Amino acid sequence: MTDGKVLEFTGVTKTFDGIAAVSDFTARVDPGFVTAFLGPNGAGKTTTLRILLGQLRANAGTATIDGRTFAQLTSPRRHVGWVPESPSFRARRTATKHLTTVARQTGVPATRVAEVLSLVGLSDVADMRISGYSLGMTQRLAVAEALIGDPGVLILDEPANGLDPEGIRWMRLLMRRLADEGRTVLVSSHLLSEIQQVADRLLVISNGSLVFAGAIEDLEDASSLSVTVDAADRTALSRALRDAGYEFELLRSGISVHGASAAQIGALAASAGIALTTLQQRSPSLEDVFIQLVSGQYVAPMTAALPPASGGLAGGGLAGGAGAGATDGAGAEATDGAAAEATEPTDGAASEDVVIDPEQVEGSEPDPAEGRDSAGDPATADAGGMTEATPATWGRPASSEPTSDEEFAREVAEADAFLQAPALDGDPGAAHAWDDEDVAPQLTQDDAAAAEGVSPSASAEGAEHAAADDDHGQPDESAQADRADGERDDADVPDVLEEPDEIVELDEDEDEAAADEIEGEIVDDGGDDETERESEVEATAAVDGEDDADVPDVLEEPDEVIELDEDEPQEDEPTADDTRVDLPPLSLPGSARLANLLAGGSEPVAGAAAFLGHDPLADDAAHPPVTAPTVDDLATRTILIPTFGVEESTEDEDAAVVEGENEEGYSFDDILSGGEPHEADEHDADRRDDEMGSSHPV
Ligand SMILES: Nc1ncnc2c1ncn2[C@@H]1O[C@H](COP(=O)(O)OP(=O)(O)OP(=O)(O)O)[C@@H](O)[C@H]1O
Repeated sequence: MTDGKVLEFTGVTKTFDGIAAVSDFTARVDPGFVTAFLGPNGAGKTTTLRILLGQLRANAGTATIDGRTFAQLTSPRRHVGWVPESPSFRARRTATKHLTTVARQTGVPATRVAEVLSLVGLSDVADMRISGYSLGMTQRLAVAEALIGDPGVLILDEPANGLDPEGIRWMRLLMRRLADEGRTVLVSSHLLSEIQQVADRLLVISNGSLVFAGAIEDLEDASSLSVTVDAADRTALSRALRDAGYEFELLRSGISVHGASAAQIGALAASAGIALTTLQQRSPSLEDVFIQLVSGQYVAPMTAALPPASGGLAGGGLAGGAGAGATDGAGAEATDGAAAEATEPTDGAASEDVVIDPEQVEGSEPDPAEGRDSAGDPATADAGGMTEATPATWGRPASSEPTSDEEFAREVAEADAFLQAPALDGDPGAAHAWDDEDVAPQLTQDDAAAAEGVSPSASAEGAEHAAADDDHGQPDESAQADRADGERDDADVPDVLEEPDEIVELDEDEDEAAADEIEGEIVDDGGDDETERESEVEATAAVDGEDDADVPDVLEEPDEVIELDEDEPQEDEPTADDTRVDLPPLSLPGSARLANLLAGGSEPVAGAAAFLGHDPLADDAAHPPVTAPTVDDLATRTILIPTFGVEESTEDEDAAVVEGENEEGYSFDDILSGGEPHEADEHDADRRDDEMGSSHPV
């Protein structure tokens, strides 16, 4: 069993420009559980996690892992794995190559690479370029990277973003498995429904403050529960309810009892010898309660401390210390967070055919405080809800028993489907203008690198290369800033492009293998600037190599806009009917989310790729689809967002139009804020004209 670590947040406060993103956040996360860190967009989840990971400096308070701050950890990757909200990688690398680099930096044997690839189900595509990965595969690779040091703590920031249902299920299974192994699993999400099947415990944050900490079943508002109950002997039942102090109403369909659980009422009827004909629990969904909670309509009692789950590890559970309704967890006694099982409806007892006597119940003033006991806690589903602990894989089971032939065939088919889809990545959360003052000292990153056997960067620039190269999972602030500014992401467009003088000339015929060979030589000889030089060589290979699908030549002249000859289809250009275009991964803010929205969740990557590769306003005959748009290309042209797939969206009225430039961030708001691509209407054309001005799509 892997040793998990306790995470503790004590009075963590963080302000940006005087505005509190996190306020006096106090909580504890224990090993052996999946703890969901829930809150609406902008609630402060990522900020809190980044403070824990040493990427941001808190204004006040501490966040520790096993009692130490991130900066104090030796070999941090061996303690903490981190899956960022929108992972990105170097497009030309293979997963094997990427993970081998990470393994070396982490100081784990290269054999660990195959292990984690198998664990996340990427073994079969390990030697494929990451540019060909789907969003789901990219997420899996991020998980593989996070797990390479076999850490006791895994932190995932909105891991379900952009995943299809199968991917979400896989992620849930993986989290369950890791927690069951004794690790500490903290997963952030803005949707309770996404993680309620797997989360054992919840930390709910709203407007930077903790508003709930406890077991998921404790989120239910007991006072809003009601039960519909009926018996052939209604009079006897009414009397029993009244005597027990319940509030109830006589309805045509039965008796509605407020503030009670089915278990309580069932037990009451059984003890009174009343045969029930109906016993039905009615309660708001957890999602309803969650929404009320974060909107301040409901203040949930916090569980001061929770006992270990059955079979779990010792630990005090969650301690909520901030926010309305918070209780101080220090020294609190453990309470039983597990709810009793619901009592089945009682039946079989003899009953008389008695007419109900409303007089008998009217005017009674039952005391709802009476007659309750712990046996009546609401029934709850199995919090884990998982019968499998092995993540689904592509093509081959990750571990343990092989799947059946049928399952295997299905997985292979899914893998094929995924493999046909080009990769996209984006960082919707990177729209923040990161403030350098907020960033934890670079020393932290260098210390960490040094502790892992990587030489600290000799210069700030070197540090940037090193961190961005080594660690998309734990990016340094400068890498974030690059994305926030809409500049080329290191994962997609190597930084060396900013320093053209340093480009190593490669023969145009040099292929990736040659580039790797050179890279290997440099890495093998690597000194302090190893990572930086590795970047440069890769960058050069990417620019000068023949395969421009990943890094187009236009990057040598970043300000230049690609002029495509519309009458002359480009080499490898897809046909008008071809909605799958081999695109490089993009690091446009919002692209990942956009991908998901465009495809309605069914085939996100392909849908977005189709969109990005095809101008839906173009007359197909005269304007064949545009091939492989680049970051620069997209940065200077209007983006057209079809509402219902590319092929149907060739008319003006079928397209919603959004325009933007990388430097300013893409203005996808009218699509993203609505949560769904909207039906184009007559206003779209007007809006498009407004937004486009005189510019027109390529
Ligand atoms: N570097 C920054 N500069 C300015 N404001 C910031 C910065 N980082 C975060 N914020 C602000 O702090 C608040 C919390 O942001 P944060 O990203 O932590 O929320 P979140 O809960 O992770 O949201 P989401 O679910 O959308 O990822 C937001 O209002 C955000 O705009």
